[in-house]
Amino acid sequence: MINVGVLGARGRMGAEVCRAVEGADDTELVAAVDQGDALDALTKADVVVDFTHPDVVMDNLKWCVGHGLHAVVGTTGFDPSRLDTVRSWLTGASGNVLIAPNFGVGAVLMMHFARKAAPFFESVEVVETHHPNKADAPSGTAYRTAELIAAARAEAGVAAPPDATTSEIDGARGADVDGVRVHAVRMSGAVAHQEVVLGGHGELFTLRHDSMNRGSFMPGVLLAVREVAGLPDRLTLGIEGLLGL
Ligand SMILES: NC(=O)C1=CN([C@@H]2O[C@H](COP(=O)(O)OP(=O)(O)OC[C@H]3O[C@@H](n4cnc5c(N)ncnc54)[C@H](O)[C@@H]3O)[C@@H](O)[C@H]2O)C=CC1
Ligand SMILES: O=C(O)C1=N[C@H](C(=O)O)C[C@H](O)C1
Repeated sequence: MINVGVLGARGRMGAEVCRAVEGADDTELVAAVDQGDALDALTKADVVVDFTHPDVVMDNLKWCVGHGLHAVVGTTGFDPSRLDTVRSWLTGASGNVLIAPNFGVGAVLMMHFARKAAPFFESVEVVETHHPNKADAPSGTAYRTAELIAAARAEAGVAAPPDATTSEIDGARGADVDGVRVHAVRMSGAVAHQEVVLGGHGELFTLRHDSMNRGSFMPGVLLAVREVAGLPDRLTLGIEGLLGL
């Protein structure tokens, strides 16, 4: 039995994780912690799952690493500098950390296919749509997708996408993530959706993924909870490796 603690337990994702952990045969919910609660209850856990907020996740993670706990992190906001900080904490630590911007199997496959397709097209842009209660823009998934696309294109020696824009209202062309344009839409009724649009030589190729509800993330979260203790590296990014990609 894997003892699991959840940080952000009263939030949209945290509450769903609590239900998933309670519903699985091989996991037990031993601590459900939210803002203002003492973290001590988490010491009963083998694995702590964090779905909180980009502003607080670093403090939470530092605490988990300091207490030798394995951590599965879904909270977004991890740029290269934050990841370097986490790596520095993990030197000599006894717990493993897995950070994934998206636990949805389809979303992970979308990122994988986007990376594969990126060098074959002149143009590529990312459009994500989320519920209007989301704190961060662009989404962690879109940010990671753009990083992967940019790395694949750089490795293949592909030029920057053509773009003749010389006059622009601020933001009209989206955010620039490593040279890839990322557009964020906030829409009532939406959950989490992303399109990667690639184009060139008279054709457009669109990869689209839709999370219809937060249950869609749970198989990936439970997989990470089961595997995190046995991972070969102290820090793992994404669940791609766990899916054999
Ligand atoms: N990796 C993935 O597959 C997914 C990641 N997310 C990310 O998860 C994060 C949370 O998303 P939601 O659940 O929609 O947000 P939410 O706002 O519904 O829940 C966050 C919860 O964290 C709590 N919280 C805030 N500070 C805390 C602290 N210091 N200690 C403990 N709890 C604290 C809040 O009170 C709230 O209950 C976001 O960064 C979001 O982008 C969301 C969905 C899927
Ligand atoms: O806030 C959300 O809802 C989501 N956050 C993650 C992200 O920022 O990529 C994952 C998913 O898109 C849902």
